[in-house]
Amino acid sequence: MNVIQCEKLSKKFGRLHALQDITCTINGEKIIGVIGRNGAGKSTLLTIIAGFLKPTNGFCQVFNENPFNNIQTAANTILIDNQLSFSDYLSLEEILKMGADFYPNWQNELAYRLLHYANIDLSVKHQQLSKGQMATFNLVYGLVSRCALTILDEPMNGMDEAIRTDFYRAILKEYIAFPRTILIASHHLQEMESILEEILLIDEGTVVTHASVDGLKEQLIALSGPSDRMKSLLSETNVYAQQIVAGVCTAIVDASKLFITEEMLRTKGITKSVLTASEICRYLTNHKGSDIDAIFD
Ligand SMILES: Nc1ncnc2c1ncn2[C@@H]1O[C@H](COP(=O)(O)OP(=O)(O)OP(=O)(O)O)[C@@H](O)[C@H]1O
Repeated sequence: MNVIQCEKLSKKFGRLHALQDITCTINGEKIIGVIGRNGAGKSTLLTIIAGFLKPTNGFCQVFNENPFNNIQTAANTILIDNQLSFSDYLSLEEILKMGADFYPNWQNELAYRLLHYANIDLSVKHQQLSKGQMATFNLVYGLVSRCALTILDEPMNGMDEAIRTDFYRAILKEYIAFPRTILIASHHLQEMESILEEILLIDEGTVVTHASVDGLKEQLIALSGPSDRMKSLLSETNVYAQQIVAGVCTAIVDASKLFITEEMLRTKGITKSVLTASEICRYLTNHKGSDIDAIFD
């Protein structure tokens, strides 16, 4: 059974196309990074998957059901985002107790241990927490609910670097202890790359690529060599960025369109290097003409 299946999914807000013809399938227990520039449509997609927003067109199924306002899928799905709020009258301890009453797999002991580690006092109210503490509490809430589909939209927003590092480990450990499908939308791809199995890259409301992290890293490569020898090579493929300094050309290119062996590259004096997933996502979503320096010229 697919966990998520979207086909030609679109969402319009007035005249703005937030999502256009999104088609993707997610199955199995894995951690997937939902990556994209600001305004790409990540939160809109995750909110539709969580059942809180109705698509304008197309089809979205979660556990083989339409998730919109569906109590069945809601019991197996949790969305943690910065809109998450709790009653002004409840302490964190009482909020956890309510979570335990609602979610069948809830881990209260683990919540206590994680929040104690993060120095969060359980007697305070949710709205009394600092931005980073609130993000930490919300993430803990999402993790200990152990929902089969756990959706984390910018879960580390406001957390300091040390706590972010700790909580990437907490996500991974919790996933290993209780495997589930975890979607994480984040701008901190470099930091969380090591815990991801797949990346769903979104740009301007469409899917640019959905691949394993290793598969993504094979899509673009960096080549560097004498510019006269690089010229014919670059004409065979898509070039995402190019720079020539003192006769040496360095270019970021689409590896799938290059039919040349490492040996042939070596004989031409061209070196190949791999990019990080974060760099590749940046190049794949770099819009033509986007050069901040041009603003000041
Ligand atoms: N409720 C809404 N009403 C009108 N426009 C909206 C609404 N929600 C989102 N949008 C628009 O839809 C587009 C996609 O927004 P969305 O929040 O999904 O992007 P995002 O990828 O999550 O961005 P970010 O990384 O900045 O959080 C944006 O242009 C945004 O302005």
